[in-house]
Amino acid sequence: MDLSAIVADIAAEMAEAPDRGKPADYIPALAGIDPHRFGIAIVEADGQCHLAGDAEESFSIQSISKVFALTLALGAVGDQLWRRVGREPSGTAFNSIVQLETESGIPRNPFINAGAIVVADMLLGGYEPREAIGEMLRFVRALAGEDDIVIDAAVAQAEMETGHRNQALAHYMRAFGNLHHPVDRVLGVYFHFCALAMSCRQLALAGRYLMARGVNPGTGRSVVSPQRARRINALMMSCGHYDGSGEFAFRVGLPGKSGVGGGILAIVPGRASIAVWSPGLNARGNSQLGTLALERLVQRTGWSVFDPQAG
Ligand SMILES: NC(=O)CC[C@H](N)C(=O)O
Repeated sequence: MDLSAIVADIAAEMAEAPDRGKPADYIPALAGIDPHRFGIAIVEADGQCHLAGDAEESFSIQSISKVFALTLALGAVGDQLWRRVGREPSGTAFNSIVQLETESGIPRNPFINAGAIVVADMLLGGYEPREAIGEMLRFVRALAGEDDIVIDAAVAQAEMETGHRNQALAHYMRAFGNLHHPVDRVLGVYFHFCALAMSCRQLALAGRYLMARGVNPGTGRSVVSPQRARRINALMMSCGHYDGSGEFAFRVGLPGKSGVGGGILAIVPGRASIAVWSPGLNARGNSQLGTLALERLVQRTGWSVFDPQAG
């Protein structure tokens, strides 16, 4: 299988795609991004890397950071985390507030905004926001093995000024006692995580531990136990695309996590870590062409967690 030719073909097909979705405009700093951008990066278990399109261009990873935040928080507080955040798909939009009322301020899962805000509260622990943010940056740099990954302060600032729904979610959960720190401090941490800027290549590198039973192949060190890596993948499959998670599992059949910046991280356990990026979103806030590209990739490779022998 010539993966380099496959990614090149997919990038060429995506360049011609007529329906590119619409970039998120509720975060002003993201609204102006050119919908013609498309990048794809695959890092295989043996370290081979295949890039096409705008794979080296940095974009705002947004909710994909929720995977890295969950990983860090599980390391910090362990399975107690699940007392404050659930593990069920929400079936609602990423920024929905409706379930919080009947479910006593416990978010359905760590990959919707409410859940990730609780995770940010846990990572804040007894630290200053800048320390928690610095820890995340160091973590992601170590996962990718690249020191030039940064947080886009302008994107974080824009969300601090306009993120009224996230403020509402945070205050609502604080009223239930499920946020332990002041809302502005927690959201400062959450928005800076979302504002991590990475290329497809860097993101695919950062995701390697999820294809490699919790070990970062770049360093040979364990990031999480094999069981935790499996569970994070399970949550990505069931919850990583919000109310589009079922559709993503049906079309792509891999654990995946999307962000409103138009990126998707997808994992083929034992085989590959994949990142795609195209800023136009579908109605559920997931990358329109990113999803299509992954669908074409799995058709050509046979990759699926539901048929590990194929491909
Ligand atoms: N789906 C997303 O990527 C959402 C993240 C975004 N920063 C928000 O809080 O609204």
